[in-house]
Formats: sequence, structure tokens, C-alpha cells
Amino acid sequence: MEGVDHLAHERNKSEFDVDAMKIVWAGSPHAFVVSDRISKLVASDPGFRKDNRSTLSRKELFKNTLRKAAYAWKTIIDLHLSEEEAAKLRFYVDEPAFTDVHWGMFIPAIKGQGTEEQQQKWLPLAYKMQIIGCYAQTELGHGSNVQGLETTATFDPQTDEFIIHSPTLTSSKWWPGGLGKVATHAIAYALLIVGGREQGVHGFIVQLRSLEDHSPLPGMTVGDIGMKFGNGAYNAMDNGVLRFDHVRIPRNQMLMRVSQVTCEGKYKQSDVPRQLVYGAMLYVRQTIVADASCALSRAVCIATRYSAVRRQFGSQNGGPETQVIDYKTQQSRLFPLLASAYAFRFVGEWLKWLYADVTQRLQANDFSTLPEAHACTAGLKSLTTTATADGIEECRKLCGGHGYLCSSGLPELFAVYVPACTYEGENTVLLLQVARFLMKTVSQLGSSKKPVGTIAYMTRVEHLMQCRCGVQRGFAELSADLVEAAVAHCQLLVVSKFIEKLQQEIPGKGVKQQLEVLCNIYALFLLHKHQGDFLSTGCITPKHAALANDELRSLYSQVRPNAIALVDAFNYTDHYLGSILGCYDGNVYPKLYEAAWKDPLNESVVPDGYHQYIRPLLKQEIRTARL
Ligand SMILES: CCCCCCCCCCCCCC(=O)SCCNC(=O)CCNC(=O)[C@H](O)C(C)(C)COP(=O)(O)OP(=O)(O)OC[C@H]1O[C@@H](n2cnc3c(N)ncnc32)[C@H](O)[C@@H]1OP(=O)(O)O
Ligand SMILES: Cc1cc2nc3c(=O)[nH]c(=O)nc-3n(C[C@H](O)[C@H](O)[C@H](O)COP(=O)(O)OP(=O)(O)OC[C@H]3O[C@@H](n4cnc5c(N)ncnc54)[C@H](O)[C@@H]3O)c2cc1C
Repeated sequence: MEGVDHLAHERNKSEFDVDAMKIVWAGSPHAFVVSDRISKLVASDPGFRKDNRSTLSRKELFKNTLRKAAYAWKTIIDLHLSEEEAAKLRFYVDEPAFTDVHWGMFIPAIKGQGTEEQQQKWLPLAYKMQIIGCYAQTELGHGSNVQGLETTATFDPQTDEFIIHSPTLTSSKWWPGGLGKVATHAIAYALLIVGGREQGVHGFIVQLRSLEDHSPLPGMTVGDIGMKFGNGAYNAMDNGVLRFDHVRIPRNQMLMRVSQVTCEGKYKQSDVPRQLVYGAMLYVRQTIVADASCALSRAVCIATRYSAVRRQFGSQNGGPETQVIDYKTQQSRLFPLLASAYAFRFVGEWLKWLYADVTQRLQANDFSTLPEAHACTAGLKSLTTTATADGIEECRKLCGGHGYLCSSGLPELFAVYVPACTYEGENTVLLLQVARFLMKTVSQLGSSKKPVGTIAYMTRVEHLMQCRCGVQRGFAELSADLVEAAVAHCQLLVVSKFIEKLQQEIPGKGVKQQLEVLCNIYALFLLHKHQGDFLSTGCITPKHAALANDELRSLYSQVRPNAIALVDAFNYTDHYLGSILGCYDGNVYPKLYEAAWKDPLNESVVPDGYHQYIRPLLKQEIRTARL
């Protein structure tokens, strides 16, 4: 039944303009056109094939990733793609690679922390990929505690150089993506020592490998840290280890926007806050929130389409069985995730705006919104990645047994996604940062400093005034509760940004109504999940809670006829989805059957090893067998 749309009856049911919703999801008509064109370009090019990934060995997988990255770069140059189109192309190629960190961290770190001169020198090389960079911050002994890093950068005024050194085993750089086998350069973070005085952790541009033959430069011991979670998946990335043995670099390779070391050995701080050293993390956390909506929507698209295809029980008079998407239990697990995907999309859009705004202010030496931007990026990164990782796993379960097959796309998606809960700031550690920000705000309530922006609501929460005096005491003791408060604050942010989105003009028949339903599901689902907190704090009564649950059930029924169209609006190609269960035409069973026969284990009917291990068992010859 190739060519038949098995989900056509579902698509016919929808009550809104899907094409208009595609534009809302993409962000603008222009963004939609670019995304649509580039995703189709990648999907139709056999050079970007990815369906064989799970059967490759680590070395084959890695080499294939190198080939794809080179091929992507050639395509970008041959087709004269703009920066926006090139970024989309890398996104749709959909393979973790050194390029993520080069474009996503190395370049932003130079832009944010480098002086004009440094940017002019290094950025053109990086943009043309004449150098490949990584972001070497984390060490074997410390990741979260950045101030605890042990690598040293000691200034030598005699030669006008820094000596970069790894004094202990635990000071070995450990984890940086791209470092293991590819990067030619790193932004390495090290404790600056000038004239015998420690001046805190700073970033340095360090060349790692020869630009002629790729061999490590003298004083560098560098390699890959080994296999990671999930067989294929994130193993395409060469996360690395690096030790420095008194490596010398010129003084002008310290990133000097925030602070400078002069040739006389004087340490000077600009009037910009030293937190700007963490600027690259601010940037990446913001991109991670946008990525969360992509990963979650992908899993939800797979689970929703498959739930409409899959039938179990309930046949009446020999008619078809019930589509599992019609079970209320399936809906109550699936539709909040669908709503979350949309919610994260819109909060991601807002965060992008917030980041652009804080960047503009920083350039004009206005640092007033930096703490809020830090709290928002850290908190939303934590909230959205946790919910997305959990959501992908829930989608796998929603697909029953077939969800466990690699051809469902879900195991790989989970394995690639789940480290987002750890990298770029471990999620609990980041929530503690939000909690600290909230508690600082509470301690200032009643003073002349009024909370503004995302914390303006705190003036309206009367009982917070009573907490003021004790907030700086007992932070550690109460940290588990404070983390919950931080999550609640972030959830409020997500809900309020969804509501703000709905206050805008949204064209297209029925589009706004669908988004209103999803927004209400997102908010009421949270209320339902945290009912205990709402009840115990007296924010709602048991009657409210019961009403909310009734309303939630009714909202699920309203989503049901539109569910397939709502995931079609993500506009994902079958190539990008990488899932038989989620394929657009819903022709799942023949495709699953066909894919099984392509497994390397099915290349012969009698497996390798039969004569050595199976036959001796069957023939009772195991004692004499040579094992
Ligand atoms: C297109 C691209 C796609 C991109 C995708 C790429 C994916 C790539 C793949 C994945 C690649 C993965 C790549 C990777 O994983 S790269 C490695 C990422 N590593 C981390 O994220 C480490 C996590 N730890 C930290 O961030 C900090 O040390 C924390 C936050 C725990 C503070 O620890 P500590 O308690 O010791 O504090 P302090 O003394 O150092 O500083 C305290 C002061 O600084 C303020 N502060 C703190 N942080 C920031 C900030 N960021 N902006 C602005 N301000 C900030 C803070 O509010 C406080 O201010 P105040 O209260 O004193 O006023
Ligand atoms: C796939 C992947 C890619 C990465 N890529 C890079 C990269 O390119 N460059 C780079 O520099 N790094 C990279 N990292 C490292 C990453 O940024 C760190 O692993 C991360 O910041 C967490 O730090 P950690 O490993 O020290 O965790 P830890 O801090 O040791 O966390 C262990 C546990 O301790 C808890 N904990 C820690 N501190 C506190 C506290 N103060 N209060 C309460 N609980 C606490 C945490 O919540 C966690 O449960 C990568 C990591 C991964 C997994």
C-alpha cells in the first residue's frame, strides 16, 4: 500500500489551517520558507543518509560523521548558503558533531569575551573553518564548580607568554566535544596567575594540533574519553581529554574583554562584570531551550502518528479495533507533551529575544539585566531539558513494544538528548542559581529596589514579605525546597509567555483557538500534577482542583481530532524524524517488516557462531567443544 496516506482520515478531521500553524511554529513566513527548503534538500540528498547509524561501529560512525560534516560544508559553499541557511542545514543533518561546539560555543566565546582585535584575528579563520575550535572548560575533577578548576595559566613577563599547565590528574580537561580527535584550537579555561597572585578563572585560545599534519603540538596529551551512553547516538562526538605540560602561548591569546594582563605583568579589570567570562554559557543555554522544543516535538510527532495507526481491543461486530489515541489514558499522557512542545517553542522564542536584548545592553555597558538573563537561561534550560528527556522516554512507552526498536527513532533520540540535562550546567545546580536569584529578590522586598521584569509578580505575593529576614540563613538546609520553588518560578515563566503569545495577532483559520486549547492544557496539567502544593498553600480549593480536572478532560477531547494536524505543523520530513513509527503516511507495518530484514544479523539464515556454540549444545557435544 505504498503511496497511500493511512492518516488521511485523521488529516481530514482537523479544524484549523495547518499551513498557517506551520508558520507560527517556524516563527515567521521567512523562517518557514528557509526551514522547509533546507529540510527537503537534506532529506533528498543520499550523502546525508542516517538510517544505518545504529549498526555502525564507533570508528565507522565517527568517520561517517567526519564525512558528513565535510559534505555539509561543501554543500554550504557550493550553494552559497547564508549563515541562517547553513545553521538550518547542520540542524537537519541531525548528527552530533564537533561542528556543534565550533559554531555553538567556540565562536560565541570569542565574540563575547574577545577584544575587537582578537575577534578580527580569530573569527574569520573560524568562520571559514580554517581552524576548528572546542570549548575546554570542564576537568576530570570539576565541572559545575568552575572556580574550582585547577589548570593554571601563569604569566611569564620575560617572554610575554602564558604557561598553561595541568598540575594534577584531576586538572585534565575532560569532556569537551570535538577535543578528542578533531579540534585544532580550544578556548581553554584556566586559573590565571600573575606575579604570583591568583586572579580567578579566565579563557585562553590555545592551539592544540598542527595545521599541517594534525599531530598534537608539543606539551599536549590529547585523546577521546571513550564510549558513552547509547550505542550509536552521541558517540559520533569525540568528547576529549587533554593535559598540558607547560605549554606556552602568546599573551594576546588570553581573552581580554573582561580583564587584561599587560606586558609588564599588571592585571587590570575592565568596568564590565567578571560574570561575562560565563557569557558563552548564557548563549548556549538559550539555544538549548529552543532545541528542547525541537527534540520534544519530534518525539511527540512520532508517538502521536503511531497512536493513530496502532489499534488494540474494542472491535465491535468485526469492525476495526480502537485506535490507541482514543484511549483517555493515552491522551492524558500524550497531549500534555504536545502542549509542552508548543509551550517550549514560544518560551524559547522569548528567551532568544531576551538574550538579544541583554547582549545589546552589554555592548552599551548596561549590565542591569544580566542577573535576570542568567536566572532565566539557567532555569529554563533546566526545566525544558528535564521535561524533554522525560517526555521522549514517555513517548517511547506510548509506542508500546515497537518504541523500543531503534527503527522507531526514539531510543537514539533519548540517548542523544539526555546529556542535555547535564551539560551546559547540571540541571539541579542551575536551579540553585535560580533559587539564589529569587531569594536575593525576596530579601530586597520592601526596599526601594522594586523587582521588575520576570520577577515583578513577587511584590504581589504578600507572604513573601514575611520570609524576607531569614532567606540568607539556611539556604543550604532548605535547598531541596528552594529548588522546587525555582521550578515553579520557571513554570510560571513558560505559562506567562504562552499567554503573551496568544495576545498577539495570530492569522489562520482556527489557529489561535488550537493554541488556546494547548495553552490551557499546559497550565492545567501543571496544576493537576502539583495539586498538592496548590491545595496546601491555599491557592486553590478542592473544588477548584476537581473543576480543573474536568476541564482538562474536555480539552483533551478538543485536541483529539486535531492531534495529527498539530504534529504535521512541525513540518518534519521523514528523514529528520528518522522513525518508521512516525512516518508521514502512517504505513508502519510493511516498513517495520522490511526494515527488520535489513539488519546485519539477517544477512545469513544460519548465524555466525552456529558451528562453534549452538550445534555443540544441541548435539550434547559441549564438553568437547573448543570454546
Ligand atoms: C547553533 C548552535 C547550537 C548550539 C548547541 C551546542 C550544543 C553543544 C553540545 C553541548 C556542549 C556542552 C558544553 C558544556 O557543557 S561547556 C561546560 C558548561 N559548564 C557549566 O555549565 C558549568 C556550570 N557551572 C556554572 O555555570 C557556574 O560556575 C555556577 C553557575 C554554578 C556558579 O558557581 P559559583 O556559585 O561558584 O559562582 P561564581 O563565583 O562562579 O559566580 C557567581 C556570580 O556569577 C553569576 N553567574 C554565574 N553564572 C553566570 C552566567 N552564566 N551569566 C551571568 N552571571 C552568572 C551568579 O549569579 C553570581 O552572581 P552574584 O550573585 O554574585 O551577583
Ligand atoms: C555529553 C556531554 C558533553 C559535554 N561537553 C562539554 C564541552 O564541550 N565542554 C566542557 O567544558 N564540558 C562539557 N561537558 C561537561 C559538562 O558541562 C559537565 O559535566 C556539567 O557541567 C556537570 O558538571 P559535573 O560533571 O562536574 O557534575 P557534578 O557537579 O559533579 O554533578 C554530580 C552531582 O552533584 C550535584 N551537585 C554538584 N554541585 C552541587 C551543589 N553545589 N549543590 C547541590 N548539588 C550539587 C549535581 O546536582 C549532580 O547530581 C559535557 C558533558 C557531557 C555529558
